Amino acid sequence: MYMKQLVLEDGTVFVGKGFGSDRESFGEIVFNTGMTGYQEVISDPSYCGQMVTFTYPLVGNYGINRDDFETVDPAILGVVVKEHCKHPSNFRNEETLDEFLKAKRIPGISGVDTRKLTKIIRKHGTMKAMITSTDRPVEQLVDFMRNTPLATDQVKQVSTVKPYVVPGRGYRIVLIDYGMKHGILREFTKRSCHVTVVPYNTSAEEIERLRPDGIMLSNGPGDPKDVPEAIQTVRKLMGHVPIFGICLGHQLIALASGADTVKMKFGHRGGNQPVKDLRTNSTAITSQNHGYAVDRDSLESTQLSLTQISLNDGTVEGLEHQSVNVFSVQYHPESSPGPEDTSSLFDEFLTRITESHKEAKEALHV
Ligand SMILES: NC(=O)CC[C@H](N)C(=O)O
Repeated sequence: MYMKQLVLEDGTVFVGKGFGSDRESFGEIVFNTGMTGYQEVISDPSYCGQMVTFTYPLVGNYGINRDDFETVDPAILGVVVKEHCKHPSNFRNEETLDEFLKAKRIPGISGVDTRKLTKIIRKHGTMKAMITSTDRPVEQLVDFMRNTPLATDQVKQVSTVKPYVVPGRGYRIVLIDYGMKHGILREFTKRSCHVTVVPYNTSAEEIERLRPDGIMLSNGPGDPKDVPEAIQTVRKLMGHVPIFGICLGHQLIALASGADTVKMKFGHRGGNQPVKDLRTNSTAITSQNHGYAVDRDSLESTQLSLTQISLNDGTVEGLEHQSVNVFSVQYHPESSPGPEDTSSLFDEFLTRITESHKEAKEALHV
């Protein structure tokens, strides 16, 4: 065991014990409020460019298993915990969190007062941070952080480079991969869909040549405004076949429709986020991971209707287009990790496809 430090941009220092990789790391620090699901969080590509602190104090107690990955190669920059478990106990356990983080070159730091750290992030907003060995002078690190901008090319870093197919006998779905969680793919294969996963920068023409029944816009890391080419493509695709957007995909639909997005102070991350559906007056507990949100006021001048809101802060959680078959949610209906209250949204998407086929047929007979 060796000492490490977590240094925040404002000069706050937490000294802790090193685990995982001994690599130095620089990125944005965010907190996740889930009580379980650290494996899915660590492997969620939307954390590209970020390090995560868990508000739940014990992490690693059920180890790492082969089933719960959201991507093969995690892009997270660091893991900050109060206590990490060295001797996991679970029938699915295959390796310890420490072994996994070492293998994937992800630095970890334990022994941190994560309650204090979270309070600082809540008060000041998400910040730049570094995980490093203790022998580097803090002033030098703070100086480096102040003068170094955060990355803006995360979608490019995590999107697939080439298209690939996951075959099925049902509807043909084109899934645009901005940093897709495998959970989304699992929801479509469960429903027998034929899924073609394409890179984030695939043109609208290429996507239409695949003759999809529906188009899925995935989650992904970073600021949605960092991928202007994706916004253009979504705009071109709207109005043809049904489109469903999740998280970054939802934000891209908003921008393509003329709404705006804003950076939140500290975001929503965790499997315990309440969302109210304004159409049914019902509440779902959702899984979330986002630091940007669609600006509620900007919806007025668009054709988007607000369908769902966060019960924590009233921010936009769901949208529906008034004239074309497009809908989206800011949260994760694929859960992974978190509650499965909203997985029926994938069924709603397939129902929309069935209905759009019926309408097209009827139009032919008129
Ligand atoms: N999980 C996501 O798709 C996150 C979307 C976006 N990167 C945000 O932080 O708001």
